[in-house]
Amino acid sequence: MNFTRLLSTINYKKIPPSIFRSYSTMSIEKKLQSVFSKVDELKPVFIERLANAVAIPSVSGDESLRKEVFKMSEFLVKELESLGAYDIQVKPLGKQPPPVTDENLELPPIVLARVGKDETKKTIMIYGHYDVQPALKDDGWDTYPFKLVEVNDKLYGRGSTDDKGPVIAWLNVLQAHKELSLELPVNIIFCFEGMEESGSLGLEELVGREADKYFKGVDTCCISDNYWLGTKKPVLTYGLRGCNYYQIIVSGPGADLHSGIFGGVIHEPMTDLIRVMSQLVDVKGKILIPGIDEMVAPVTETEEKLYDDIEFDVNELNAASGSNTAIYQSKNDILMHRWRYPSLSLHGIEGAFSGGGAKTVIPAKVIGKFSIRTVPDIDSKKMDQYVFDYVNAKFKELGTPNSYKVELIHDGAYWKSDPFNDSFTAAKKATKVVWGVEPDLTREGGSIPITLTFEQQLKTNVLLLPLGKGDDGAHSINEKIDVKNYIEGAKTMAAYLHYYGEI
Ligand SMILES: NCC(=O)N[C@@H](Cc1c[nH]cn1)C(=O)O
Ligand SMILES: [Zn+2]
Ligand SMILES: [Zn+2]
Repeated sequence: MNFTRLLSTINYKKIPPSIFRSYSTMSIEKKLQSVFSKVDELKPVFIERLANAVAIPSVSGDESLRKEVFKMSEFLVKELESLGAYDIQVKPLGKQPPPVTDENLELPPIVLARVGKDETKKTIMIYGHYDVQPALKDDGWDTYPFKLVEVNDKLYGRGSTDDKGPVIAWLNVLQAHKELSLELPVNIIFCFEGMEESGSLGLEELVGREADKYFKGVDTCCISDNYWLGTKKPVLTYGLRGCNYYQIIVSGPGADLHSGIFGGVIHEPMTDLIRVMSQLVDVKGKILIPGIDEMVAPVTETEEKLYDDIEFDVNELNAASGSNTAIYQSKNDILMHRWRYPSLSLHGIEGAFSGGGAKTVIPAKVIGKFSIRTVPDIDSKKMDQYVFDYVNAKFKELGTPNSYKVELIHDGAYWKSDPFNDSFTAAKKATKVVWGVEPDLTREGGSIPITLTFEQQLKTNVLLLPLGKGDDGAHSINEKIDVKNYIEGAKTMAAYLHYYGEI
């Protein structure tokens, strides 16, 4: 049966109030038992819902796919409506600021929605993103990236773990409660964005505008948009690195040229670019731009001890990267370099020849992309200036007549909080009840640019509650989420809501 039709056949208003009364005397554990059974029963429906979401190639970084990102926002609105959310607002964010190719390109909207309106209950703001990283079958995927495929209890597809799986899992939690006629223990405000993978453009301003309006009364925020550290043990996360993304544009010749005619007789833009890009970071990951390392907060003794209790080793890193290419072998070194030191990665060169075969071209204009993951206490604006000064100095040293420009495409702040508050307590209980173990407390090497803004603007704390495993391959080829993580993850989310509601 078509999923949307299936939902529309359930008339929630017709449920007799006596059902709600019978639940009201039940213990949380009993209620959760019913929720967990319902989640298990609905597994095929939940997988179909994720398949429908993955089928929309909502790649925010590809301007030609912007309409698909909009389509994804419409998909979410329909799902939310059918699951009983109200006050659904689709907030436009205006045009995408430069650098952008189409200067009339509209930013995808923020989708806001509420579930529950009980002043005696706490309110949780749940954030997620509905855009995804680019993906092409030719990148090396085994299957078409925008078709969810189940193989060996794993669901493959772009966005399956980052972040459509978790976003859809929250919707699944709503459906399980609806079908049980079980009231949610908290009020929920959903905030779904479509530009997270491209720097969350426009969201910070919206959060500022809505802090005392739509978001008024939020007690805590929960984000499911990161991963377990390894593959065996669930984690809760209290820190993220920030991310400043830059580009270097180099151009010279009026058009792409024949290397047999012009090779050796003109300054080539790509030679200049590669020369400069190769001086940003060394092969051991050391950032070569002066001033950045000096801003990093020193390691304290208390922090050093935190790593001892965490389950992780170099084999997990090798397994997740599909290689034996680790720079560091010890757990502490690996975790520190992922969580608390900055890193600089080179991502690509727009305009460079990248097809098969042997095209003898000299590209006329190339754009090098790189980013720096930031950590406490790096001052983002100071770091930008260090980057610009360094890149400009390196170009000067080349003495090239080609034109060059270095600029920031987007930035997002790092975030670190205290994992000992009511929200973490509820999530620890939820993890224990679903997975049978206490979660490790981790930081994350990736970034979720809006996290610090939520904390500051809504004057509340944020919990990161990841569903997927460390080997899910987010941003990579063959991204997946294990069926178990998707389903037990929804249970963990539900249990978290119930435990938080009772604190
Ligand atoms: N799941 C979070 C995530 O993947 N975040 C992105 C955010 C980002 C920042 N700049 C571009 N994307 C990440 O790369 O960490
Ligand atoms: Zn994400
Ligand atoms: Zn991502």
